[in-house]
Amino acid sequence: KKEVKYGQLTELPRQDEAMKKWRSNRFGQFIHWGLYAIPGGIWEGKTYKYAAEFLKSSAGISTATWDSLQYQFNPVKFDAKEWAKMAKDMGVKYVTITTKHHEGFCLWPSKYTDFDIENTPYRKDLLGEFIKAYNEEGIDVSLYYSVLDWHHPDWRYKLNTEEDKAAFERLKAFTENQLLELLERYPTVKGLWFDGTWDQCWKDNGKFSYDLEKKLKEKNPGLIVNSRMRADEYGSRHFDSNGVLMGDYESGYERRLPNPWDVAVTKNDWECCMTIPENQWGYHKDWTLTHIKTSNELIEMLVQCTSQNGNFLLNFGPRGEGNFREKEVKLAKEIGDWMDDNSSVIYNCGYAGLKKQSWGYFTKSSDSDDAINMVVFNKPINGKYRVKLNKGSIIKRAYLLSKPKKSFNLEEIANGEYFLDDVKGKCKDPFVIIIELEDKD
Ligand SMILES: C[C@@H]1N[C@@H](C#Cc2ccccc2)[C@H](O)[C@@H]1O
Repeated sequence: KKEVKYGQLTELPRQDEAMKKWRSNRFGQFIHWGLYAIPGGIWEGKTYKYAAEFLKSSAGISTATWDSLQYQFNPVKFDAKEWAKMAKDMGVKYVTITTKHHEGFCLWPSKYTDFDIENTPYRKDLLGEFIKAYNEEGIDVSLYYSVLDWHHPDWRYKLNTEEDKAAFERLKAFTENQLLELLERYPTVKGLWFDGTWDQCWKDNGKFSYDLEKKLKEKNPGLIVNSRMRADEYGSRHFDSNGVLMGDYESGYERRLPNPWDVAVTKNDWECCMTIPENQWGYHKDWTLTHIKTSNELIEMLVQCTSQNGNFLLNFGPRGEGNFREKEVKLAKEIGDWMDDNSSVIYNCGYAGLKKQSWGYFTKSSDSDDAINMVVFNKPINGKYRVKLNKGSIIKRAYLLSKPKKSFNLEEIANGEYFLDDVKGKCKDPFVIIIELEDKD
């Protein structure tokens, strides 16, 4: 084991109220919004298939040209209350919005740069309006912040020379100033979601990231930061050089999920962030380029995350003018309709401690030990749902969440193992079976 002085700051899993709330939230909305939403993946008539928020690099656009987009940013259709209502109806309990993505443009009026919302035709404190509207809907707000900053003259990927090091010291100070500014301006913020920390410059500054996490948590007690913020003094990221998780939850699942039968992942808090197209975080004008996930695909990812003690952060990329594409609005509605009937198997739920079965996923509420949820995505062709409980557990009754009066027939196959006879007819949406257990004592 190495001696790690600048690794984990807080013993995990955190059991304070702020983290318990984060954990019980389970379902969040990610929003990627910046200057990249104006060109939307198309530049001088050419469509670039790569992620639209990377268009500056995909199309080889100079910083001066890209930065001039600032003078076109005027989201006349932005209605923070409307966005927050859509999120509420979709069933999210938290939202994470890009305050500054890799391009360096800030959605809030920052004292530390003119490359911000104040110097656009919009002028107003867009981020402040957003936070107020979401908080009024009872939705917790977390802020995404990219350390990587293509605009800032002191950004360096590697620190090879003394000049590089001097420049990056200025970038570190700028970063710390902006983060403290965000927490000062927006005290209701619950978390910081760091990104753009994969380069050598950051890996060489593990102690800085440790001290920064400490300072930010002193400024905002209860603040929750993702593992992506951190490196230790040896350059190990997310997990320190001894494999100990840093930050407050593991944030490596970007556009991917763990294997559904992976039990080890349930030991830590973690979050999967997911795009609706294959790989577009910012608004792209052309959604015919790749597969667009259906609401049932996205609901299954949300349920799988919950079943393995993870959160699911689903991304939306609004247009430069401030409204969402129709397909995103439709998906939000479809997911919200499902959540209206089934959110009890998501909120405040997690790993049930049972072996994954082929019909779907188990979840269990943190508040009860005598009920287990089965969320079905694959109806078994033999019409029987296999349920393998912990030894000694006995099923008192099993029924559809939607039809609680109609019990399933039970067939005990072995100690704690049952088949439930299917009672549900044809169905096109995932559905929930509740298992009530006999009291053990
Ligand atoms: C949360 C996501 N992280 C960002 C990225 C990236 C990235 C960078 C290099 C190689 C592959 C992916 C995306 O732009 C989005 O913000």
